[in-house]
Parts: sequence; C-alpha cells; structure tokens
Amino acid sequence: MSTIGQLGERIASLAKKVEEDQLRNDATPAAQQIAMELAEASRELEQLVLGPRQALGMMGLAVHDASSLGVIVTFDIPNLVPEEGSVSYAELSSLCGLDEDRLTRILRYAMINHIFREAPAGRVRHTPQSAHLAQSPAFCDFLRTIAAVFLPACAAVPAALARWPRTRATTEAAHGAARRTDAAFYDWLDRDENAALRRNFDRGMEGISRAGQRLQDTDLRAYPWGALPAAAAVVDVGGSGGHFARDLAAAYPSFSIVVQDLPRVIRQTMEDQKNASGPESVTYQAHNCFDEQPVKNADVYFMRHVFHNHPDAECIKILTALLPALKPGSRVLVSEQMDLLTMALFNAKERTKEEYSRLFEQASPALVFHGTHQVPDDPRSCVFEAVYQGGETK
Ligand SMILES: C[S@@+](CC[C@H](N)C(=O)[O-])C[C@H]1O[C@@H](n2cnc3c(N)ncnc32)[C@H](O)[C@@H]1O
Repeated sequence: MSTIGQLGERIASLAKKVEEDQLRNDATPAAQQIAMELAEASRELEQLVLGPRQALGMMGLAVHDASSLGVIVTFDIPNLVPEEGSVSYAELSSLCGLDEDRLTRILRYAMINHIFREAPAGRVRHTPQSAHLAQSPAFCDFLRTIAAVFLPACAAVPAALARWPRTRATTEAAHGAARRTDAAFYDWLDRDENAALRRNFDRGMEGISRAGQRLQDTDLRAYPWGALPAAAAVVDVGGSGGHFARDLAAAYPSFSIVVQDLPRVIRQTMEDQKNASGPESVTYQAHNCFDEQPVKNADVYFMRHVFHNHPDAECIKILTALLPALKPGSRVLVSEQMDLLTMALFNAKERTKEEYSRLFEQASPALVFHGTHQVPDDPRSCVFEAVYQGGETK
C-alpha cells in the first residue's frame, strides 16, 4: 500500500495529465484510463487520510448520499432552481411543497457532495452536478427508481442473506423481503398499483444508459460493430425503449435493428415514438425472451444488462429460446456490468468469462464462446461473445 506522500505525488502528476487532456478535449481510451487512475488514487488517498474509523463510518452513512439525492429528484428540485442566479429556501419550499426546515437540511447535506451550493447565505444555486440533473430528465427517472425501488431492496440485503444464505430463487431476493412479497421483481413491477414506478423504471433505463453510470457508449466502442456485414441484422433482446438501438443505428445506418421487450414496454415505446423522429432502420417487437425467438437468421442477438437479472437456469432457457433462430455465424452478445443491485433485486449472479463460456455450452455445444470485449476506461463493463457454429440438431 502507498503512503500518503507517495499517493499525493502520484495524484499531482496524474492531475496534470488529466487537466492537459481536458484542455485538448482528448477523450481517447488512453486519456480516459488516466482519468480513471486519478479517480482511484484520490479515493485511496481519502481512505488513508481519514483512517479506518472515519472511513468506515462514512461508508455506513453513505445511505444519506443516496436518500438526499432521492429527495432532490423526487421533488424535482433541479428544475425549480433557476439555470442562472439563485432562489431562497423559502421560495423553493413553496415551489416544491416540502417544508422549509427539512428542505434546507437535505439540500445542505447534498451540498457536501457538490449538489447545489448556497451563495449568498440562504439562497440556492446550481453546480455542474445539479445542472446535470436539470438537463437529464431520463436520468432523474432512474434516480427516482433508485430512491423508491432499489434503495429499499439494497437496505434489505443483509437481512435477506441472513434469512436465505444459500438461495438462488428470484422469489427469495432482498427486494421480496423489503416489500414483503413472494413475487419476483418483474412480476411485482407489473402490478397495477406500481404503474408510476414502472414508468420511471422504463424511462430510467434510457437515463442510466445515456447520462448515468451504465453508459451504452461503452458497448458501442467495445464491440467491433464495424466488422459486421454492412447490412447486418441485429436483434436487441430486452432492449427497453430502444435507446441503445437508436445510437447503434446512428453509428451504422445500414444495419437493420429489431428491439424486443415485454409487451407493456413496447406498447409504451411505440406511443412515445409516434412524436419522435427515430431512425427507420429500428423496429420494435413485443417478445418474451423465454419464448422461441421469432427473428430468424439475424447476424447478432444482443442482450444488454439482461442476463444479470437472471440465475443460470433462466439464462440457459433464454439462450435455448434463441437456438431455433440462429444461422451458422450468428453472434450472441451478452453485455454486463458489475454491481450488487441485481443480487438485491433478483438474486442474480455476476459471471466470469469461464462461467459465460459454460452457460453458452450448456445451452448448446454449437454456441462457441469467442471471448470478451472491453474498453479500458470502463473495466466494470464487458461484452461476452459466442458464435453459433451450426451443425447440430436444434
Ligand atoms: C436492466 S433492463 C436493460 C434494458 C436495456 N437493454 C439497457 O441496456 O438499458 C432489462 C430489460 O429486460 C426487459 N425484460 C425483463 N424480462 C423480460 C422478458 N421476459 N422478455 C423480454 N424482456 C424482458 C425489461 O423490461 C428491461 O427493459
């Protein structure tokens, strides 16, 4: 482990490079890698400076970071603060409906994280952080989903694991314990009384992919899409409202792309797309990924952040449902990102490349693992690739 002095020197030299890269607008993988190293070294320095007692205490209390952010987006505060200038706590309180005392406490806490600042005393104005929220409505939908749906599930993880230490059942996940329900996550979300949460969840998928931590740009850069045939047919299974598909279509206009998701998601997407000018090469289809794949002989079947929702047996079912559609050379791409949320919601598993290779093989020996694709600046994300060799009875 480095000393505080060594880390300080390293941070100073990395910071200089990052500043120069930012001035040159250099966003190459090498520049992003250096920025990541700087962020990691800064986190390590913070831990060393604080020492274990303070650092661990802050980790335990980080729940307030998430809940204060949750209040801010739930009450739509970023859009109530003027773009330029400031607003008083009293005015903000009457605009958002939250009493002034609690509003002030919550915003002052959030200011520790540089979300808003108070200047002059008693008046609130934007920072780059809070302005990002005001400019990213779909990302705020995702943050509202975190506050209303994910936080209760994450808080229940220790109790759920104590109750079911070895289970893989989707009905025995922390989400179920928090909600006191036996329903698996998506069945619960589908209930009539959860319509508002569902809408936030569906829109939030685009928000997190475009403005949050699960940037779809990673998948566009990590996989060599340009090496596919010019008129490649791509199916985005579990593609939500088509946010990835539309970016893929913009980068590769000659591809034809089908976005599949649950009927309610596709219904809403078609509704939303009526007034939007989406690319014609992207079409939408309601399809349950456990049913036989209706789009035959596509070049690519892409599943982004879908497998992490499911235990092994269900992933094998999803892959098996693809088999009748595959032609020799069809690629199955599974894009994943490491996080603990899927454990809280679904008891799902994070898998290594060996485990993915086994999953593909268990679905069919003709589905041959071809390796992984990553970008250096987002080591938590990975695209696992299998190619169908054909030649077996499906
Ligand atoms: C974590 S989201 C990922 C969405 C999108 N691929 C992305 O990367 O933002 C998982 C998606 O799978 C969809 N989904 C869940 N169960 C499904 C099923 N049985 N068949 C098809 N899609 C499903 C959800 O509606 C949701 O859009």
